[in-house]
Amino acid sequence: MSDTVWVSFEQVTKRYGSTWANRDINVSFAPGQIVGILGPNGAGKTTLLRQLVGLTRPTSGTIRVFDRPVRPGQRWVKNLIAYLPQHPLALGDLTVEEAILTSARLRGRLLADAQQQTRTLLEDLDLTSIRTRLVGSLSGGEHRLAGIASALAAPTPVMALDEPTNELDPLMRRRVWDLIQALKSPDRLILLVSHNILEAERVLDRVVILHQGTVHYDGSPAALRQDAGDVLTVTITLNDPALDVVRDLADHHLVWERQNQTYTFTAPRPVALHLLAHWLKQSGHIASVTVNEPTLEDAYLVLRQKWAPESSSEERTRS
Ligand SMILES: Nc1ncnc2c1ncn2[C@@H]1O[C@H](COP(=O)(O)OP(=O)(O)OP(=O)(O)O)[C@@H](O)[C@H]1O
Repeated sequence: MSDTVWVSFEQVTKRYGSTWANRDINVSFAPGQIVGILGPNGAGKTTLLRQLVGLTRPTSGTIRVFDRPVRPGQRWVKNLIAYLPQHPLALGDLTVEEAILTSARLRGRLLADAQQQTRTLLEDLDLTSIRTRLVGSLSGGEHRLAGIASALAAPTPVMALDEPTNELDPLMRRRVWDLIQALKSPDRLILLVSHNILEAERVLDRVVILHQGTVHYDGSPAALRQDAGDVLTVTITLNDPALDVVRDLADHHLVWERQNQTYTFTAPRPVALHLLAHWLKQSGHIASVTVNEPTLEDAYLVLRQKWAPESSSEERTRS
């Protein structure tokens, strides 16, 4: 990785009344990386990207792209950064094909090249059959795919993708992650916001975690897992709901996911082993148990509990 800084946020703050969407953000990014901007709802992720592309003006602080300060409304930022917004609205009056082609042309591709790239993206993202539909008439997932195709129509040195796989089915999510991974190059910086940490993990070189507008973590996925400490992820399926797993998990202030009678949670190794031993004594109630090393998402949730212990004991719905 190069040490050259391409993008920097210097003391960036954005306030909406009494809400600090971003607060004293100091972070810089070099080319050659795919960086995941993670964090809970309302943490300030979209605000960060919108300020980067000049759609939102910071209350204070400076954002630089290639050393040049970003000011809202300037054209040069758009030529350097392809932006996939969280809720794409632009290009709604164009057909899918026109939207992709127009995006490619606006970023300087010659006509024949833009047409070729449009055909390739229509095929790669299974959009050929709906290429003549208006973007504004598409379903949520189709709309997102059209947005991704437009963002990828002329890859720029910097890409800023807000929730690229939101609303997509599992097959298309995988294709989009593959396309993002294929964009990785020593001459490109990709910043992406995602709640799908499990899938994003495959492509990420670095994670920046925002919490209540501030940077709580900045480092590699491996270091994040290490920071979470010695934890295990346990999945237990009951064949008899009489075993009060929820009470035991809540007693240890743990977060869990439940699907029917299957519970998944991540806990410090001694706590996980203690609970397993306790439950296995009542073995007639248990259909199966698996124990795994934590994923990046598991590690993230453990750290989130440390940062915000007030929300520590809860059932989490599977995304
Ligand atoms: N235009 C706005 N006016 C008022 N408040 C806003 C505005 N935009 C964002 N906020 C507030 O700023 C905070 C950060 O919002 P932001 O959309 O950046 O969060 P996020 O991390 O992207 O959230 P999510 O994961 O839910 O999309 C939130 O409290 C949000 O309600």
